Amino acid sequence: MEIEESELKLDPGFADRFDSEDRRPDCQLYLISPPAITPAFVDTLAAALDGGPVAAFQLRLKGIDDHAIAKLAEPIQKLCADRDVAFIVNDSIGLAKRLGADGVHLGQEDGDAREARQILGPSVQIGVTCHDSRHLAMEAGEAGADYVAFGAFYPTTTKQVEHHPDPSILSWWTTLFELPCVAIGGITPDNAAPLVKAGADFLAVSGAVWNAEGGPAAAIAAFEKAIRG
Ligand SMILES: Cc1ncc(COP(=O)(O)OP(=O)(O)O)c(N)n1
Ligand SMILES: Cc1nc(C(=O)O)sc1CCOP(=O)(O)O
Ligand SMILES: [Mg+2]
Repeated sequence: MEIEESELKLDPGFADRFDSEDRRPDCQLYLISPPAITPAFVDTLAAALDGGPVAAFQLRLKGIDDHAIAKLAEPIQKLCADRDVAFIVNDSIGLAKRLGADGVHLGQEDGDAREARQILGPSVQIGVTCHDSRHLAMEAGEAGADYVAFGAFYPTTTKQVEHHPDPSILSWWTTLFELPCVAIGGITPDNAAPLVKAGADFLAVSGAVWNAEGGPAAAIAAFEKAIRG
């Protein structure tokens, strides 16, 4: 079913981000884990978070089962709570429920946002991958997502990607909807500016932080500088 832009009345979502004057908040950093980690990663993350503000952390581990992810997650989730960073689980509604995560990120093949809402309740943040599709984003909004994610904006070695939106999809979205949008894919401190300018509410980044020559904390500090202009 086609959705008309004018039909949508979306909740602001992603937890009270709009102030009393309805001003759109500044762009924030949404950190994504490396695809594989060891138990020592919690210390790496702690040091990284010292580099600057991070709004959310997504545990995105590939190639291991939910039980193994749950074991690795425990200290990381505690660290995130201590640092006031939203802890988001990738891919699995069931794991997000089991861990009591702050949110879940769902790709187009990972489950349905409506079902996630029923299972996880009203206060858990639900994000949905929308690639380069305005239609998918409006569908996700209608289904009750708390944010929509567009990408991949730049070449990335973290994941094989097929879709390459133009930054204008971010300005289109933010002009029409309050629901926050996330930009993802190959984002670095050096190429972030057009996405921030186009209105991204969050920059989701992985490789540019974990593989940074100067280390993760310096990379996060550099993102903060890029975001603030
Ligand atoms: C914030 C954010 N945006 C997009 C994705 C990608 O999700 P998906 O398409 O399900 O791909 P995988 O991450 O599961 O490989 C994401 N994880 N986070
Ligand atoms: C997990 C993911 N999803 C993408 C999408 O386009 O939906 S791009 C991507 C990889 C993000 O990592 P990096 O910052 O290292 O490119
Ligand atoms: Mg997924």
